[in-house]
This record gives sequence, C-alpha cells and structure tokens, in this order.
Amino acid sequence: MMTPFLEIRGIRKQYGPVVAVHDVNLTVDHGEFMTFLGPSGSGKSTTLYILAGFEQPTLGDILLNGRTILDTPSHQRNIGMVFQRYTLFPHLSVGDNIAFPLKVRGWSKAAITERVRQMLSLVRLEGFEDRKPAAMSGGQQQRVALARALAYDPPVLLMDEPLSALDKKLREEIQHEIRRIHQQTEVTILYVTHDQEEALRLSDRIAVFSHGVIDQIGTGEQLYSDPATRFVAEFIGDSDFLPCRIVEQRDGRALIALDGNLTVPDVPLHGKAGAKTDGLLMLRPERLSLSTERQERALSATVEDITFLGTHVNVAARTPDGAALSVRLPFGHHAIAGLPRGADVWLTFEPDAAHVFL
Ligand SMILES: Nc1ncnc2c1ncn2[C@@H]1O[C@H](COP(=O)(O)OP(=O)(O)OP(=O)(O)O)[C@@H](O)[C@H]1O
Repeated sequence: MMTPFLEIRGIRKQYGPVVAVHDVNLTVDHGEFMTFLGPSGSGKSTTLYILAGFEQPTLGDILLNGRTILDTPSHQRNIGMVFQRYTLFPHLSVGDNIAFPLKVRGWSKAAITERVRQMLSLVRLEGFEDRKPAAMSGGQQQRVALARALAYDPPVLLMDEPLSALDKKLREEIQHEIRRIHQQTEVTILYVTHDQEEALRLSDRIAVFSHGVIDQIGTGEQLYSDPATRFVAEFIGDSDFLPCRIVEQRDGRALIALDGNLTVPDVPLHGKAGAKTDGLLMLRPERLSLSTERQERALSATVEDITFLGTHVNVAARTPDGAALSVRLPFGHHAIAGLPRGADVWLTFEPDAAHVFL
C-alpha cells in the first residue's frame, strides 16, 4: 500500500476532564483541499492546532510522508498557517511581512526580492509592497497573510476560519482567490470552517466533525447524496425529518411505513439495524414534488406559507400530524401558480431521494 501523504492517526486531546477530540482518523492526499466542517466546539481547531504543533495530542500520531511530526517543533514543521484574525506584523510593510519567513530561513536578499514579487502577483497585490497592513482592507490583509504563509513553499497549509471576519461579498471573492491559488500551487490545504457553503465551494473532500469525532469524510456530492448520519444530513444541505416505522429491512434498504397508511419501499437505511423499528425519514426540499391533485403514494399536507427566494420558491407545508416539510420549486413552477395558504397538497418523492436514520 502506498504511504499516505498526511495521516492523522487516532488523535485524542483531553484538557483535564474535557475531551476536545475523541478519536480522529484521516488521510489526506498530496495537493488535496481538505476541509474540517462542523459546529463550534466539535474539535476542528484543536485537531488543526495539533497539526500545527501548538498542542500535543493526548493519544495518537501525525505522519507526514510516513514519518511522525509530533517530535518536530512547530516552527520546524514547514507548515504554513493562516488564521481568522490577520496576524500580520503591524509595524512591517507588506513586502517585509512576506519576506519575514524567508529571512528566518536565511534566503539571500535577491532571492527574497524576487519571491516577494512573485507572491504579490499570486495574490494580486502588485504595487502594495510598501503599504502598512493598517492601510489595507481586511480582505487585502488576508491575502497578504496568504502570501506570507505560502512564500517559502510549504507542502501543507493550515487555514482556520480565515475569512470569517469578512463580509459575504469579500469572502466569496477571496474564496475564489484561494481556489485559484490552490490550483496554481501544489500545496495541500487543511481548512477549518463552520460554513457549509464555504466548505462545498472550496474543498476536494470534507470531513464533518461532531463532538470530537469525524462523522463522515467525502466529497460534497457524497455527503449530500449519501449522508452517513442524521447529523451530516442536517449539516449538508437542507432537510426535514418525519417519524417512520421500519417494516422490513435488507441490505441497507428498508420498507417503511409513515402516518396516514403510506408505505415506501427501498429507502436507503443508515444506522445500526436490529430490533429497532422506529426511524426518522429524511426528505430534502428540492427532492419533493408537489401536486394540488390527490396522488397515490403521497404525503398529504397543508400549505402554510410560500416564500419567493429569487431563483426558487419555498413552500412551507405541514402534515396532518403536525410535521413541518419544506418544498423547493423553481420560480414560476405551474404547481404553485395561484396556490393559496391553507391549500391541501400532495407530496411525492423517489425512494432514492429519501434516507432513513435509526
Ligand atoms: N485549552 C482548552 N482547555 C479546555 N477546553 C478546551 C481547550 N481548547 C478547546 N477546548 C474545548 O474543546 C472542545 C473543542 O474545541 P475546538 O476549538 O477544537 O472546537 P471547534 O470545532 O474548532 O470550535 P470553534 O469553531 O468554536 O473554534 C470545546 O468544547 C472547547 O471548549
């Protein structure tokens, strides 16, 4: 078997009685963009700090090209870092900030000048060399931080919520820059965020963190279409849940029964099967069809609200048992023309678009 480029093996981190990270295992390919996605407190940053060498794990190992890096001090790991708040040296110009890690590494003056010029061009800040950070926007400062982190060509770059202090438009602009820079360089990126949209936009693969473990690792498409846990289903994309009963199960599929005598065969089933017969059916708003005419094998519901959201329209509906379901339809869809609040509707879905969690 080939040695993985980067391997996080059985990492646990405990602060007294608090277990910040339980058991994190992950391999990352060379040149990959891997994102740690999860809510606040799920252990993303702690894992990243262990990679950076700011923290030592209680248990486990980190291997780069098959060799442990845990006994290498942080500043010798050759790992670039960009964090949430701009960590530029305020008294140094942009050029001197970018030159700093090169001076530390003993580069010649000529090599430094050339490299600073290259990096400024990479982050599209030509001409800003003599500015002080305070005279630049947040987005520009974050690009300088990126240039400084990449200047000595580290094989790995760690980024911890680097864009969270910026407004939406600027954030999207810099996400675009980060993607471009990732494609232009061969750097392997580990990126922490709690924003699913940012994770989907940037990453090759995403590791979804929950309570100090990784629930699932996969591409955005894999996490969306085949979520391993209810938590992943709720974190990636929109979802609603209905209580259901498992009538039969075989090979990861189930025949389920819903209130109102509706049964649905062949729904993907997740979780440890066994004697348990109560489950939760997950439905995605964009995978439901809506009709104002009675349908076979359909959920009945009443329209509570209709919201125009630009390219699409959201219909908020409620089943007779009181469960809320959203339906997302393209703007102008015939089913919603003149549809009033309080109307009775029938909702259908393909079994493959649904998932049952135990
Ligand atoms: N130095 C520390 N001492 C005690 N507990 C800590 C320490 N650092 C982190 N924790 C706890 O460990 C858990 C994981 O924290 P961590 O910062 O890794 O989460 P996170 O997913 O990065 O969240 P955020 O996005 O808020 O930074 C949290 O419950 C946190 O309170």
